[in-house]
Amino acid sequence: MNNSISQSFKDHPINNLNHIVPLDFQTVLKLPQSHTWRSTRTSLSPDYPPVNPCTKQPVPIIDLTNPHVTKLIRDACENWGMFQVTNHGIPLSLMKEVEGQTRRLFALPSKQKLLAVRSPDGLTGYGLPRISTFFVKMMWSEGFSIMGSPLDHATQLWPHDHAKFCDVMEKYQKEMKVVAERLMGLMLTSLDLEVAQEDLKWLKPKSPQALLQLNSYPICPDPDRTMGLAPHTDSSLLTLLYQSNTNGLQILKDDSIGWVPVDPVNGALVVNVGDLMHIVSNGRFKSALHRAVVNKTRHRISIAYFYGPPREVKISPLMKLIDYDHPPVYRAVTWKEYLDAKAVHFNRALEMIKI
Ligand SMILES: O=C(O)CCC(=O)C(=O)O
Ligand SMILES: [Fe+2]
Repeated sequence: MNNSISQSFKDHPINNLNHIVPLDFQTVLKLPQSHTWRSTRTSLSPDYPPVNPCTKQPVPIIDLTNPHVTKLIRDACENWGMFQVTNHGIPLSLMKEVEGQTRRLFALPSKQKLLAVRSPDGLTGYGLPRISTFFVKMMWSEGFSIMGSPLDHATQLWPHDHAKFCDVMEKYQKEMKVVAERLMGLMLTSLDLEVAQEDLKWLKPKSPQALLQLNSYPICPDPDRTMGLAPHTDSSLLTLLYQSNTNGLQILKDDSIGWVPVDPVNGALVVNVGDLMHIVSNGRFKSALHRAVVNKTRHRISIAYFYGPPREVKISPLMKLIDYDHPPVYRAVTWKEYLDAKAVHFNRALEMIKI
């Protein structure tokens, strides 16, 4: 059996092109019904609980050179499932270059972007967020997914002028891998684990699987009534998100607190605990529900790097966390098997693999 994550996309093709092909946002002057998530601001909406802009508790910001970094990370993973990191070693100039190339891509005319559209059973290329199939309404966003070299799709976008785009995207993925591995180590250490040899196999694997997702949230004529990216958890071990300098990301803290904005910090990366890390930690670390909203004046870009295990590795709660009082909560799954569950059950996928 082919255990690569792209196989999961082959096994669950998207049959409705409306769930792949984005709107031509540049020509739309009024929010169409297809993208209207709420009829009025006050009506019952899928937007419960409400945004809490004045929460006293922002998502933790952690300086990776802080001597107490391990404890800070543990607290953030247990209480939030999300934090921002500074001093992560990625030059701001590289982040700006990735942002620049991403803007260049999404500024192309819709007709040209569609030359690189994702195939119904494909994982990479241009298109709507894959979770679109789970919602009646369409999201106000478009994306471009990359695994390794983006050459094939980039050539379709720019037959003669794709070298810079490809170089920057490949360089960024290499740098992200280093940060992701470092954070994996810190997260496991923070669980009080002496990381054992058998864990190292997938802690620093030669061939991890990873996906780079460029997200674009165009300027919207009626941002309060639509959704950029609907609430979801990430299916990765962890995700590193660069959200440039425009607000839009929100995390659901607890039902009593509601949606909390994650304000951009210049040069910082947002770290999300993914569903697989939640499994590894036997439920101790949260995988946070988050979403992105849009705005009227600024075209927002974000760049997400989803880091996961090699294809053959089964992810399961770490043995050291299991004892009589703490039985394993989840059964072992490969990333592909988990994505299969997600493709069918979406936000209930974790429940489906509960023991
Ligand atoms: O754009 C954002 O801030 C969030 C993106 C995200 O959650 C994702 O790509 O999974
Ligand atoms: Fe996400």
